[in-house]
Amino acid sequence: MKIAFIGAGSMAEAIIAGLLKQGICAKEDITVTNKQDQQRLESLKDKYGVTIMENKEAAVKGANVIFLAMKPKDAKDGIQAIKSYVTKEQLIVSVLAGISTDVIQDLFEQELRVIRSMPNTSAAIGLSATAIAKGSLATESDLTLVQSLFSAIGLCTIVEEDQLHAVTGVSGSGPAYIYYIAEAMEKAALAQGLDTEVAKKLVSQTLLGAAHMLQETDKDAEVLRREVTSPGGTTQRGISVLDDWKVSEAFENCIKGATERSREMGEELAEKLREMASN
Ligand SMILES: NC(=O)C1=CN([C@@H]2O[C@H](COP(=O)(O)OP(=O)(O)OC[C@H]3O[C@@H](n4cnc5c(N)ncnc54)[C@H](OP(=O)(O)O)[C@@H]3O)[C@@H](O)[C@H]2O)C=CC1
Ligand SMILES: O=C(O)[C@@H]1CCC=N1
Repeated sequence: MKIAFIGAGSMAEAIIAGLLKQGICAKEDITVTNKQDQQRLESLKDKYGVTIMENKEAAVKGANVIFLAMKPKDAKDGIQAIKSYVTKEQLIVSVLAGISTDVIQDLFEQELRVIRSMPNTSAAIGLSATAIAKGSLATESDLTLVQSLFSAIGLCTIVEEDQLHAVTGVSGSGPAYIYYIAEAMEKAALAQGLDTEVAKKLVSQTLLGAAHMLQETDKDAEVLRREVTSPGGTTQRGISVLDDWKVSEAFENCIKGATERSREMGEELAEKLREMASN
C-alpha cells in the first residue's frame, strides 16, 4: 500500500514512525510533502528513509491512501494544492481536529471517500489511542482498512463522527495533560529534595505502572485509587489537597473546553467556506 502524507509535522511523523516500526509499510511506499519547510522534509528523509516531494502532483500520484496532516487552519490551502491530482480511487484519511468529512469533501469539490481520525502522538511508539469515523461516501471496507492501519500503531476504535470532538478532547489532546501532570510532579519532587534524574525516573515509571494497572487488572480507576489510599496515610493527605484544589472539576472543564474548541475549529472553517460560497 502506498501512502502520501500532506503535512510533515509531529502527527505525520508519529504515524510514519509507527507504521515503519510495525512493518506495516516499507519506507519506499511513503511519500511526504509539506508547505515550505525543506529542512524538515530532509530530516524525515534522513531519519526514516521516506520519499520527500515538493511537487504536490508527484506526492499524491499513485498513493492508495492520502493522509491530510496539516493544521486545520491550513486545510483549505493544503487541499487546494492537491485537489486536481486526487482521484476517486484514492482514500482520504484526515487527522485534522474538528474538521468534518463533509467539509473535506466540499474542499476537494469531488465525491471522495473520506475517513476522519483522531490519533495521538503516542503513535510514534505504537501506543496511540485512536478513534475513526467514516464519511458519507466511505465504505465499511475503507473503515476496516484504516482501522487496521491505526491498529498497527496502537488501539483503534470506531465511533460516530460527531463523537470525534470529545475523542479529541480526551485522547487526542490527552498526552499533553499527562505530560502536564508529569511536569508538575517532577517539579514538586525537586521541591521535596529529590534529584532531577531520580524524580524523572520515578514519575515516568509511576505513570507507566498506573497505566498498566488500569489496562491489565479488571479494576476501575476508583478502586485502584482506593487501594493506594490507606486511611490516615500519605495518599489521603495528598488526595485531599487535590480535592481542595478541585482538580477533578478542573479535568472536567479541561476536556469540555478542548471538546468545544474542536467543534469551534470545525465551525470556523465551515463558516469561512459558506462565506466564500455566498460571495
Ligand atoms: N499534534 C498532535 O498531538 C495531534 C495533531 N492532530 C492533528 O494533526 C494535524 C497536524 O498537527 P501537527 O502535526 O501537530 O502540526 P504541525 O504544525 O507539527 O505540522 C503541520 C504540517 O502541515 C504542513 N502544511 C501547512 N500548510 C500546508 C499546505 N498548504 N500544504 C501541505 N502541507 C502544509 C506544515 O508544513 P510547513 O512546516 O512547511 O509549513 C507542517 O509540515 C492537525 O490537523 C491536528 O489537528 C491530531 C491528533 C494529535
Ligand atoms: O491541539 C490540537 O489542536 C491538536 C489536536 C489534538 C492534539 N493536538
